[in-house]
Amino acid sequence: MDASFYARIGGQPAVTAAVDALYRVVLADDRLVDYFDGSDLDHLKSHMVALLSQVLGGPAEYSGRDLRGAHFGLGIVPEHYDLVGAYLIGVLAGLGVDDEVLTAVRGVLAASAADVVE
Ligand code: HEM
Repeated sequence: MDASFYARIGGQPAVTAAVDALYRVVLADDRLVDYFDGSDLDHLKSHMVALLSQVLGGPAEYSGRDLRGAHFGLGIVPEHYDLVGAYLIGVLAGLGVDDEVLTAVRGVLAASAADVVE
């Protein structure tokens, strides 16, 4: 992905704000909240910030599990994957992220589905 995307959306503060907002909407959704039962949310959020930063062309500091390993056994269905993806796009759009970046993130979401959905 274009290395300038990370800077264009506002760097680390913007990514952290996006991940906070994403978890707020995801955990407020009855269809999704049960997946996170027993998860360490601070840990998850910090991994998500690192991963999203990397995906956007920022610092490559993600050291969590690969997506398949992190989601294996959770039984995530395609509808719920799409829902989380739509929330992510909505959150980024709400932060003023431009269309070119949103299109690139949609591309990453499409390419990652097979690793997360069962
Ligand atoms: C492309 C979309 C997604 C990305 C980039 C993503 C990213 C991540 C990351 C980075 C982790 C942490 C891995 C680690 O701790 O090593 C994680 C864990 C997790 N994700 Fe996702 N995720 C995505 C979609 C989803 C969806 C759709 C759901 C549920 C509806 C979900 C539920 C979870 C849960 C429950 C965990 C924690 C598992 C545990 O505690 O062991 N994720 N995800």
